[in-house]
Amino acid sequence: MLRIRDYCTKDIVKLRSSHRIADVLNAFLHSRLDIACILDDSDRLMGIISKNALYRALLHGATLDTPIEPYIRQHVVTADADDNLDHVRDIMLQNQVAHGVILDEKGYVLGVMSKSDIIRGFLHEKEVLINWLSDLIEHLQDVVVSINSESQIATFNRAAENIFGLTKQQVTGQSVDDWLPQLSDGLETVLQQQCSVDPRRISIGNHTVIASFIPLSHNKSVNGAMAVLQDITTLEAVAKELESTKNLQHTVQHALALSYDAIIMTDVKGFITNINDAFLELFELKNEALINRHWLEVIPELDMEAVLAGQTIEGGIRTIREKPCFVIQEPINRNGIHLGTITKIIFRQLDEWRDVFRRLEQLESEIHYYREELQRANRQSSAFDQIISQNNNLERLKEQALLAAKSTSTILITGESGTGKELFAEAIHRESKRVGNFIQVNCAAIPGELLESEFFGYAEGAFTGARKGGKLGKFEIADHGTLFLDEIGDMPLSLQAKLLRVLQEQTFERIGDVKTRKVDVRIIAATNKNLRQMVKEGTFREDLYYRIDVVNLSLPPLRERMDDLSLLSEFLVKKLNKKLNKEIIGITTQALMAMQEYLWPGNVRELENVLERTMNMDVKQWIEPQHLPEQIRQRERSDAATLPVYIHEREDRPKESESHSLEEMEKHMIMSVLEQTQNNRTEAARLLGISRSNLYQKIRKYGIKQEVRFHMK
Ligand SMILES: Nc1ncnc2c1ncn2[C@@H]1O[C@H](COP(=O)(O)OP(=O)(O)OP(=O)(O)O)[C@@H](O)[C@H]1O
Repeated sequence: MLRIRDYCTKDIVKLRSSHRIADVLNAFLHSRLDIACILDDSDRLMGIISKNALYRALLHGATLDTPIEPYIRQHVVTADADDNLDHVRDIMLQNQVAHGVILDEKGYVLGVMSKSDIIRGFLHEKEVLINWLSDLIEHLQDVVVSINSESQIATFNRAAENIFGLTKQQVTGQSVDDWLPQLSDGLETVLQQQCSVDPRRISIGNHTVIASFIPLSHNKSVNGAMAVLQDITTLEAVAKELESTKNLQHTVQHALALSYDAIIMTDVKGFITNINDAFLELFELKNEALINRHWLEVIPELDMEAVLAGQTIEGGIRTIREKPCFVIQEPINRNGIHLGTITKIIFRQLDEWRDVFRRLEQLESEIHYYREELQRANRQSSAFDQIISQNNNLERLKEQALLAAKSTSTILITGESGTGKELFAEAIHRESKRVGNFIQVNCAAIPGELLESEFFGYAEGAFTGARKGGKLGKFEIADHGTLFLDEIGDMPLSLQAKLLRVLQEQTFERIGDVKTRKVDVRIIAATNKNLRQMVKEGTFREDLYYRIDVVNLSLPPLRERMDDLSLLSEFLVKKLNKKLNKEIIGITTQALMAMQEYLWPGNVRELENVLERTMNMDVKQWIEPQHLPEQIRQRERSDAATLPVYIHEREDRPKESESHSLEEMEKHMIMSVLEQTQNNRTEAARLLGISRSNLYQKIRKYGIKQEVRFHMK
């Protein structure tokens, strides 16, 4: 703003009312001013006296000595030093005076403002404005070009120099047609039509501009034209980029919508940027303005701290809304800058994928099976392949059994309960290629009074209640086949004699029948008792013993062939997987170590039962120590000092005291299982991994019955 203080004349004449005309004239002589300010005693403005007033006084008879007081004009136009030029000009015009006195902020005279001061002020103001304008035009981002009425270039700012590649000096005063043909049409149209024309899009080199053409007028007549060009090259590029970003965003949205998997994207601070329908479905959310909300607020259960910190989290199975989900979380980076996160949750096809993998595993195991079958066929497989072993002793027994199978000799298989006696007997029968059946009789399980009829059958009407048409005995059923006499040590002496006769003569009579029948039966007997000892004690016929002990296969207990444990376990887990419809991969080393330390009194049957029980528990893929029964886990926990019995047991034949402690242990175990099963012996035998008859024997042997009853009171 132009203030009056900057333009007023400060070198003024100041006098007192006591001065004479001569003093004033004298002062006027030394100043170019036409008025003098008269101040009072306190230097405040009292009035003014003008040259004209003095002339008039002298003409009317005043002399040079006349005091000036009567000629002082007291009504003076004043203005404040900070008033602007326009204001002071208006006051002077209103009051029709040629001068105004300018007072400072305290009311003292600062100067005098004459008409010429005002003109000077306005001229200066005009000059300032023109400079501002040209600076503005010069530094505008937009291109400004103007021509005069002769179409010569008058204005050409810096932006114009840049875009046209010309300098101001080159083009000023030159014809616009010659130098700037791109603008000449627009500018000349304005000159002709004396008004603006519609903005138009023009290309200048690599640039695209929007050009506005406006008339420049003076005194209401157009005497020039101006073009203002706005460079939109970058804007166009940005618009294009924006368009492609929009398309990309649209494509992303489309892809997300098509995805079967739940997807959520966030920015670097965890605010949601994208979310698909599958995600909403999984989290049971409604799509109500989730975008731009923070994940913690919307889905706190989906932990995103780690991925927001830049970590990739892959393949975690989590349960989300009670559904098992496979979660992959990845940070989104560009040129090393972390932009946000993307989380993908596979939840819909998980079961299908699992089925595919399961099927794959099944196929693999089938291939494995057929490969083994093929190998077995190539190796001239035998029924003994079902007897799993890598133990030298057992392998030798298998070879002996295979040889024995080819003959008709009677075979005696001895070994503890669960060592595989029946398995051997069956394999021998199959390898013997005998055309008849494999018939098994458990001598311990049949009540004494029924034994004879079971073996030899009876004729019709043989006794009261006898079946019509009689009954076939096991010998007849096993004709041309094999009769497996399990637990032969439990056969009463009376029957032993009859059996001996059949073995010797291959003939017998049904009970109540006179007809002698001939049969061709191969006998395999098995026992876990010491028959030789029984012979000594007179509880087993010596002649029968020698008759059946032609080929003797003595099966070692499992604890004496622990090298078979892992192979057997692997085989049994596979077998049980099929039976129980499970997919357990195997047994961990720790669990196997614990199992290695256990005595396995029930041998392979116990091992099979333990595994079956374990696999029925909440085992996922691997059998681990904690899944094993307490008695086996105890072994895992115990240190070497607590295991001498077992270690000695494995290395040597048990000494008297050790076998005693083994028996104690066995007794204790049977008692605790009976208690656990509330005296249910079938279940107890199953848990112990021994046959029922074996359990009965042991109960008798240890006199457990009473103790358990007593204990249970
Ligand atoms: N070497 C082995 N390979 C595979 N399975 C075996 C082996 N030994 C035993 N088994 C399995 O262990 C279980 C018990 O075997 P088996 O019935 O032949 O024993 P056992 O000696 O006849 O027993 P018991 O005297 O109590 O009648 C069966 O399921 C059998 O298939």
